Amino acid sequence: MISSPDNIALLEARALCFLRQDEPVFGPIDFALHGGEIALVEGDNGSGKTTLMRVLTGMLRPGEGEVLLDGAPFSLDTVAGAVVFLGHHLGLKVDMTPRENLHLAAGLYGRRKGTDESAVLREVGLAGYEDEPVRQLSAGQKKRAALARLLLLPARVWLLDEPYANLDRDGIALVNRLLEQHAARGGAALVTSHGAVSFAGGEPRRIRLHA
Ligand SMILES: Nc1ncnc2c1ncn2[C@@H]1O[C@H](COP(=O)(O)OP(=O)(O)OP(=O)(O)O)[C@@H](O)[C@H]1O
Repeated sequence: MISSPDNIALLEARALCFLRQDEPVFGPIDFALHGGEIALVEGDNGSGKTTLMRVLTGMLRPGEGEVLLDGAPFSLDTVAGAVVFLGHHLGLKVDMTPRENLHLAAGLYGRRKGTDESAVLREVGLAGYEDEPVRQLSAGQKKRAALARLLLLPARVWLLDEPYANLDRDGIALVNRLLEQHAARGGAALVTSHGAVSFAGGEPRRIRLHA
């Protein structure tokens, strides 16, 4: 179990705001996400959910405010191993297999103790597809291959942008199960979704963005 002193959030936003041509896309917003917490980012189309995720991964620079990771100011160096992002673009190399994609990611960011590529691919339901080129997988199978990365890498913070898209009923249950396991291990996750989300652990926290 990964632990952090109780009072220090794994991920914290203070008066965070993103501006495009001097107009706020979202914010200012404040939140603190501690180990064991899952929060849902809610808002209408265009309210800035994906933009918030991109700011939190360092792909976009905040207009105002700050982001803290484990209590320290966020930088591209600290975010690399500590945060894993699953976005609309799944970040898979389509000419490589799921196993090769995972191997590449683990080479960059390390592996969670006690697991390996075969085990996580089995866990996401891709047994038998480990060595097929990603371009030959269905949309849902590609999504599962991207979810396997969450299980393999040791990152404590998961940022999941519409993780349920393209998944069947089993896949949706899989995402919820992975989130519950991650929270039980002391990880934290921020999730955007337009669909209904349910966790055995009860109602997730909600962070609302307004268009
Ligand atoms: N690359 C871009 N250039 C200019 N404007 C952009 C760009 N990307 C997004 N926007 C605008 O920023 C605003 C927020 O977009 P964003 O994708 O963050 O919303 P969202 O809440 O994730 O929406 P959805 O629910 O439709 O996925 C929208 O008004 C959008 O038009």
